[in-house]
Amino acid sequence: MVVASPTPIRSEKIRAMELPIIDLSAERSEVSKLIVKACEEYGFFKVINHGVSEDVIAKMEEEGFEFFAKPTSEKQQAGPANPCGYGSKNIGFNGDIGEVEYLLLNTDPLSISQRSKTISNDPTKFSSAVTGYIEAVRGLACEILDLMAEGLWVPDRSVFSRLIRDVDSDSLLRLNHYPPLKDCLKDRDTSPSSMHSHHLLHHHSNSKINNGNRIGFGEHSDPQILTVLRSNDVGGLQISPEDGVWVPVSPDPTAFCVNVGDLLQAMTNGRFVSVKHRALANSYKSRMSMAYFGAPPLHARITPPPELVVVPHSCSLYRPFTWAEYKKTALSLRLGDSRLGLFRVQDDDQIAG
Ligand SMILES: C=C1C[C@]23C[C@@]1(O)CC[C@H]2[C@@]12CC[C@H](O)[C@@](C)(C(=O)O1)[C@H]2[C@@H]3C(=O)O
Ligand SMILES: O=C(O)CCC(=O)C(=O)O
Ligand SMILES: [Fe+2]
Repeated sequence: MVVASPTPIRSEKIRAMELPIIDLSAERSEVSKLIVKACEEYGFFKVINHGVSEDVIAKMEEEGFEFFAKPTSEKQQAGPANPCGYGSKNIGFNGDIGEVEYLLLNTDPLSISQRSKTISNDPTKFSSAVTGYIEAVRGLACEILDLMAEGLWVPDRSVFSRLIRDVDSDSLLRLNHYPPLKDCLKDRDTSPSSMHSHHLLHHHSNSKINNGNRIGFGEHSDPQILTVLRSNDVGGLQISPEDGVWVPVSPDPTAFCVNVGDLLQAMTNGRFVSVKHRALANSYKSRMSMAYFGAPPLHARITPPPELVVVPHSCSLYRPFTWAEYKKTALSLRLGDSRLGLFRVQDDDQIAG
């Protein structure tokens, strides 16, 4: 049997490298410096000793696996994802597909309790696991954003965290389930006229199985401020520090993987980088990731604090915009499209003042 190997897709390079691992229980000023360095160099880092309780994580993970184990017809009752709800294979509205099924939820408690009725047979238990998890990861995200402001010497230490603490914050929680290959083959047409499984494994050459790699969630950057992601012990996440180069991120269920979103790149005037990443599906094992996307209220105006408009960029690199405007642009584009560039001030405009 041919199995998914880490063979790079043609013209891609796989580079071995470990992401910075930051111990949040270390000395505060040291931690803030390490976070700033990681955000400038990679846009990604892992945090350990993060203070989110194992019990809160375990409850959320259990609810996620319980939901994804349901028969398709039951899961579809929580769909379609428009953009929130249950989705399978289709990502967004513009034709992106991947070997993934997911639940996308707004983080406000009222919307969670309403949604949970279509998601779980015990909606109260589901709601309580989700709200408990969101509260804990939002707290972690705020702490990290405060450490970033400190490390950047921005006097208003809550300048970033305030946006996701706001009651009107447009933050999301996404549970992604990447089924193993055998489950995907089971779901396909098994009639005699259809292809046999072994034939499929050898010769499938569309975007889903490419040199042994099945793309679960295609290349993209996250549009929001900050993403806090946790997965089970099955790998798949890869980051792309430069075009055509992919760095696999080793799974660690006790850590959170944190990444800079497009808005934080804009609010740090390009000092922090929102880096493209993707997730591959594993051949044998189910991968489940849980991503918290910290976002501001829709009307929030995105501009860098004045302390960050300094050399080498003494003008704002991006024109001011609202999250509503940016989100609308993101939703109108394909997953892999670069959107922040559309908001960049032209060099001539900067010279003109
Ligand atoms: C194809 C798309 C899916 C996405 C909205 C978009 O038009 C482009 C950005 C995508 C993304 C990536 C990160 C998050 O998973 C997400 C929820 C987000 O905010 O932006 C998804 C969007 C989605 O799945 O609706
Ligand atoms: O599943 C993963 O590890 C990555 C998911 C992701 O990038 C996303 O949901 O935006
Ligand atoms: Fe992402």
